[in-house]
Amino acid sequence: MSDGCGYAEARRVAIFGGTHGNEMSGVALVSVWTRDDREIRRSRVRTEPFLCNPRAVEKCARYIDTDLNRAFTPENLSMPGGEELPYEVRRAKEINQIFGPKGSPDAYDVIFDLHNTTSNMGSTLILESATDHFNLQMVHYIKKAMAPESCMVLLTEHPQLKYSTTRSVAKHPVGLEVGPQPQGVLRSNIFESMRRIVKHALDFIEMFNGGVEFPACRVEVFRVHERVDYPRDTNGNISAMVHPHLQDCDWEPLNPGDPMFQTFDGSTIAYQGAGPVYPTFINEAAYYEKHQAFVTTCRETLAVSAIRKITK
Ligand SMILES: CC(=O)N[C@@H](CC(=O)O)C(=O)O
Ligand SMILES: [Zn+2]
Repeated sequence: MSDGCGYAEARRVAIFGGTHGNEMSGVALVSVWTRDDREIRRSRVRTEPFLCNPRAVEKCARYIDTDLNRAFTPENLSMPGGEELPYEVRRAKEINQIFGPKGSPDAYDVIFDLHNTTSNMGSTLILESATDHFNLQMVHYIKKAMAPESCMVLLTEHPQLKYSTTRSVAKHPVGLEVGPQPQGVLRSNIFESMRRIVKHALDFIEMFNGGVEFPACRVEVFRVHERVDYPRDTNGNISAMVHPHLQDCDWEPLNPGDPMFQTFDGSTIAYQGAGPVYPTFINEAAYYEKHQAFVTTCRETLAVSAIRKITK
């Protein structure tokens, strides 16, 4: 194709829920679709719902031994052995066998991995590559279909901060992060937003497989810039909270001098960066253990190539 990119049909798609066992929308949707998959069926693509971490779901915990969504490293996936490994490492190897192998031609085409956040992020699509024009066209389609409801795009491509996700076994990995929703809780509005995004995503794949060409476009993304930890005392304990002016303000610009943290005695710690950044995952419950109060991002507009399916 001279003026764009050709991609193979996306014939095998999986929808992952319960990568984190206490993020209930994905757990509930996968269980609904496992009982009756008519809603996610399309004529030109096979879509399978899959529960990634059943033991964590049973306990309603993020994980049993270690975070599954960090476990898909080349070291873990190539490691021999069994019973003595942490549960999630064993599970990662199984998932890689079923849906991968990661990086191989046999891997699934698309994996949607359903997550919830305690942060006020709204609906967010998470992409791992700025050069995957199939995924960029898909998120462009979803954003338009979701309007006027917003759907943000977080790009996690970063030399140090990228992590080895469950969905990364697919050729086209897509994370869905919808919040705010407390851990272990189902909220109908969050559940329904997630369900709508999956519907639009599958409609896009069906159209693509049917031969629809998607013209060049532009898409606004927020690229991960820096992790910011809570202020800590000499014992390593947190000594301040997210400032009320920042709390719930995911995706809004944070300018130099803006309040960022509030100490327990009431004083303000301001942001000292060079220019505006866009914080997200603000005060995410699961990130206290990761020493992350929020992540800053930079807003970018990506030029997306036209795409159409390769016909052999
Ligand atoms: C709150 C949460 O679990 N967020 C996900 C984000 C992602 O899937 O990229 C994670 O840290 O694994
Ligand atoms: Zn999660």
